[in-house]
Amino acid sequence: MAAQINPSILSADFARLADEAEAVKGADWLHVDVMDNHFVPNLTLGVPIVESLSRATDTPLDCHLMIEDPDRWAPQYVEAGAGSVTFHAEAAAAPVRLAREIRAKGARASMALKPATPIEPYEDLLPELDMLLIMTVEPGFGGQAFLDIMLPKIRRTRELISRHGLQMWLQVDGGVSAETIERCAEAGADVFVAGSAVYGTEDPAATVRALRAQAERATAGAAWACGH
Ligand SMILES: O=C(CO)[C@H](O)[C@H](O)COP(=O)(O)O
Repeated sequence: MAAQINPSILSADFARLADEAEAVKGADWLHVDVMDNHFVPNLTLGVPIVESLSRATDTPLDCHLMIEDPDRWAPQYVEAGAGSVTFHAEAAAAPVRLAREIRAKGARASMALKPATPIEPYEDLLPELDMLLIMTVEPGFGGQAFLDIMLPKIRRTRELISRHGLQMWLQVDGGVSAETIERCAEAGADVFVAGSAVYGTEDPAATVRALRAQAERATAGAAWACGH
């Protein structure tokens, strides 16, 4: 499978979301950061805006819920049109039940880990998921510096995915840019969220293409990527 680039609308102009979606045409998914000012110290948007955005763009929505009580809210994001819904391991009361509910409603189910949360306790849950998101910054804000110390966790997660023979995607989010994407790709990530590195450029769609090419060059020949 080719590398996927998901621009984060956290770095977009919220008053012009439909135009900002159009500005990254060709991106694999649009990454929508939902923050509730409880799970993270920031507040962004909710179900009604996701519903409107899903009608305004053909690019599928990858909703990252940085909220408390995702067990209650995540299914509503599927109904609002999200094609992929990510809940946090630290916030979900019943992650297996929640992942099954997201899938049953027709979306891809994904779980995120904050930087201090290890992957190992969740190994047995991996078959329930379509994607695992490893945060490479503390969640809450765009434009932060990439945490290099997350690279071993990305590597260990890729090894677990391979060992279990799973087809699931491995996403990284936070500080992903032309300077850091190759390290993430070499470690085993195949889905890359980029906010400021995409929307902070003159031609966001061209930046998406350049980042994708860079990630694909970095993983060409990697054993896990072959036949992926
Ligand atoms: O989840 C997030 C923050 O919690 C954002 O998606 C992420 O930070 C993207 O922004 P940038 O690429 O500028 O770091």
